[in-house]
Order: sequence, then structure tokens, then C-alpha cells
Amino acid sequence: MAMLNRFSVACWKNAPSGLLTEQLLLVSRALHKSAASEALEISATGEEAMPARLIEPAVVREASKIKSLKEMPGPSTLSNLIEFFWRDGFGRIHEIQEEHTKKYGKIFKSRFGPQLVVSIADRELVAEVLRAEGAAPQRANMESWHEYRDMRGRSTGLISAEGEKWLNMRSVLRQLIMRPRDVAVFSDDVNEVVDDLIRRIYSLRAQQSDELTVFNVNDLFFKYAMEGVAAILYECRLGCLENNVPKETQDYISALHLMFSSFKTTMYAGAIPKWLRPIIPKPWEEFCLSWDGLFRFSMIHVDKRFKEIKAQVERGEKVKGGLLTHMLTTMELSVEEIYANVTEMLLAGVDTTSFTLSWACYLLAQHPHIQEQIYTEVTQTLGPGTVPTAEDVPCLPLIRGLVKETLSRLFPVLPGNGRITQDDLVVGGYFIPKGTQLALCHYATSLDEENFPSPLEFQPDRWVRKDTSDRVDNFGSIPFGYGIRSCIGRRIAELEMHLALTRLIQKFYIGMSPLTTDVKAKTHGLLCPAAPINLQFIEREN
Ligand code: HEM
Repeated sequence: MAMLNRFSVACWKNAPSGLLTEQLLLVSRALHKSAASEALEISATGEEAMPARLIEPAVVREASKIKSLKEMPGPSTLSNLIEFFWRDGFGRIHEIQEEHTKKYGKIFKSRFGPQLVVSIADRELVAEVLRAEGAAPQRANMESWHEYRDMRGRSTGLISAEGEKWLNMRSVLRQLIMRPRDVAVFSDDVNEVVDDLIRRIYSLRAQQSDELTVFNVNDLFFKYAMEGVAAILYECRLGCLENNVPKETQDYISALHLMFSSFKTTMYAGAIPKWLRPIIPKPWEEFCLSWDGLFRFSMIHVDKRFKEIKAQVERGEKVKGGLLTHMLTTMELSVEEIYANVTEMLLAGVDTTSFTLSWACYLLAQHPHIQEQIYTEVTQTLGPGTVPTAEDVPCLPLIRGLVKETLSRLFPVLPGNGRITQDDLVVGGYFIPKGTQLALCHYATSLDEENFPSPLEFQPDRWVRKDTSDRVDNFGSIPFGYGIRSCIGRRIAELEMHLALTRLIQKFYIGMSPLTTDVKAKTHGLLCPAAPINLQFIEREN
């Protein structure tokens, strides 16, 4: 069994899905040697290259021990249905992940109607699956997204595209925003948005009788994240943090809320068969309505920038700008692809960042002594009142540790990720046929004692490297995913979070409002606060 564990992921091309031992003997020659122990090769773009595959004949002896999916443990279809539809399991997906891992082990199967999902909650197996990926990995079935785009004549963007089309777009976009230095140039733009965030905090505090409290900080951080991503993507300001939010921005926020607040509805939009739509029309209608709103907004801003560029060219002026300007002047992507990509990036970049900021501030308020340590680091490193830039962030390990401890461990905003296997695989000793939906259980692995000692404790300093050999990163926690299909907005999100948190900690002591009790997490697509987080922002004397 030890050998099977070592060689627990096998991958081969064009093999039939059957499970005959002879076939296994043949195909297992293609197994590569202990993918988990291969060193990561980080390419110049910051994306991880796949390790070379080696043939390991010893595995052939083990092939006959490979088990089928039938032998894999997991909850029954009935208990799953009860859990999700009767006991509101959609809001507790993260807890169910942990419960099922404890009950069935670190690899188990579940059935949702006709859909079989294999869940993996073991960091080595997650690593092996992701390291064995092909050139264009597939995350999940995006049929409903494709259907909407086909119906409206719209393109897919990075989230929804597959295969060759995805590969082409990814190779263009990764050159623009994947490396920390690509986004460092946006420090000043992001800092302007942080200025507005701080002004907004003063304004909100002033409206309360204690003149300290901001109610439901996620509302504030949602607007900050949206303004920040848009400043980079659209190269313009939206006015989200103003007292009077402009109408078109307000319409966009409503479309975004519709997409997420009706998370179950939009999930059902994909799950409900087309023939049932005349009987249950609402989910599909709301799904289309929110996409219409999201696309409309992006198109307004892309078209506006396009006109500005055109006018500049006509006047013979040099065209300067950021991401959108680059896309519009090089035209490596078609206009429809640009619309789709900025739409999908804005969708991906707002709630993820705002929930993480809300949780980070909540944890700071809950742990005043840790907040003081981070404050000391910030003031000693930057000196009083200095506005930090991306270049300062590597010198602020506790700020980075704060984000990692929040996002990578206690509140992974995406509690799970998915992959559809593109080849037949052997994972953890089980044969998994091509086309199977895998669920990578980040929430369970982030809180696994084997991966992180004292997993329930908030310890930002666990991420601080004591020396260069001390790598804390591991596959127990990959909040931005991994490899060629990982989050393309990671560096933008990190810049927004690092700069905002540093400046908030510089300026305020963040305390818990007496009106906030213990806030639990719930899954609503993302891992979000189940109740409003109300915090006090007490000005520091600098
Ligand atoms: C805290 C903030 C964020 C978190 C935790 C996060 C997390 C993730 C994760 C886990 C994935 C899937 C990766 C995989 O399958 O391996 C993803 C994909 C993606 N994210 Fe993010 N994200 C964040 C912010 C952003 C931002 C700010 C943007 C855009 C500006 C963005 C754009 C995208 C896009 C376009 C994809 C799809 C990439 C592809 O399929 O090629 N994300 N993100």
C-alpha cells in the first residue's frame, strides 16, 4: 500500500475508461515518478511549469491493487439530497466538507443526481492532481455560461472559456498581470482608492452616535474592491466610495448582487434541465438578467476608453495607459473577447477581495495583541505616515502573513475548487475515469492539523520565513489555485489587500463593536460572514 500511496496519481493519454488489469498494466507504464516530490519549477511568468514525467516499472506490480470508484466510500445519494435540500447544505458546504472528510476519509465520492463528484481533502493528492494537469485544464461544467453567451452572441472570457480559445486568451493576459512587478505599477492608482476608503470610514463613523463604528464592513470593502479592480481594469474611477454612487455604477452593483444573492438560483439555472424552464422560469431569467447587466457595464467602459484612444490617435498624441489600453491598442484579443474578459475579471475580483478584507479586519479586532505586533512592524518599517507601495510589501512579512492566515487558512474565500479530469487517472489508489468532476477541498486541508499545527489559532507569523530553507507554503492551502489555470488576478488582489490593510493599521486601531458577536462563516458561493461584521475604527495618534 505504501507503494500505491507514493504513486497514487497516474495519468495516461487515450486510454479506455474500462478497468481491466491488462489495460492497467499497459497504461501504468506511463506513470510518472512521485509527482509530489518533484521540485516546483517556476517559470519567468510566475506560472508553474509541469515536472517531467518518468516511467516507474515498479508501479506495474501495484496496478492490480488499484480500486474502482465503486469501492470508494462516500455519503449515499439520499443522505446528500437531505443534507443539501432539507438541511440547507448549500450554506454549509465548507462544514460538510470537513464532516465528510472525517467520516469517509481524505478521498470520497458523492452523487448529486446524475453528477458524480470525487472530493479530495489530502494535500499530497491535491498536489499530484494539479501537477499532472495538461495544457488546458477544465474547472467545471460551464454549459449555462456558454448557453447565455451563445444566445447573446457574446464571447467567453477566461473563467468560462475552454481548450484552444482559453489557451490563446490566457497566453495574452498572463503576460500583463501575472507577475508582481506587472501590477506594482498600479500602486498609485490603488493608493488613491485607499484614500477614498479612509475618507469613507470617517464619513460612516461620523454618522454613528459613538463616532467610531462602521456597520457591516463588507459593504464598505465591496465598494473598495470594486473601485480598485475597476481602476486597474477600466482605467477609470467609478465613484463607488462616494456618498452618491453614480446610477450606472449602482445598476452594476445590483446586477452583481443579483448574481450572488441569488446564488442558489443561479446554481439551479445550470442544474435545471432546459425542458423544465417553462415551468420554473425564474432561475434562468435572473441568470440572464444579471449577465446582461454585467456585460452592459463593461461594454460602456471599454467603449469609452476606445473612443478616448481613437481621439488621442487622431490628434497625433502618444497613447499611454494600463491594461485596457494595452488590450485595445494591440488587439491581440478581439473586442468581444475584451468585453468578456473584463466582465468576468470584475465578477471574479470583487467579492473575493472584499470578503477577505472583512475577515482580516474581524480577526485583527478579535486579536488586539497581534494587531499591535503588526502595527509595530508597519510603523518601524515605514516610519510614521509613509504611504506604502508594492515595493514596501516584501518588507512587511506580518502584513503578508495576515492575508495568508486569513485567506489561506481560516477563511479560504473559495472553500473548494474543481477540476474535470482530462485523462484517466489513478488518485489515492482509485481509478478515476476521464471526465470525472473532482472537488479539491481547500477548507478541509487548510484546517487539517497535519498541514498546519494548531489549525484553529490565528497566527500570521506562522507564514514568516525564518530562513530561506523554511518554506511554509504547501498544497494544504492554495487559495488562488495552482498552475496554468490558477487565478490570473492574484497579484491585483494581493496589491489591493496589502495596501489597504497596511494603511488601515497605520491609521486606526480596529476594535470589535459591542454589537458584533461571534460571526460564523456561511457558504454563499464564497465563504462569507453569516452576520454583519460591525467594527470600530479608532484613530491612532501618529
Ligand atoms: C482574494 C481574492 C481572490 C481569490 C481568493 C481568488 C481565487 C481564485 C481561484 C481559486 C481561482 C481558480 C483557480 C484554479 O482553478 O486553479 C480563480 C480564478 C480566476 N480569478 Fe481569482 N481570486 C481572487 C481575486 C481575483 C481578481 C482580483 C481577479 C481579476 C482582476 C480574478 C480573476 C480570476 C479569473 C479571470 C480566474 C479564471 C482564470 C482561468 O481560468 O484562467 N481573481 N481565482
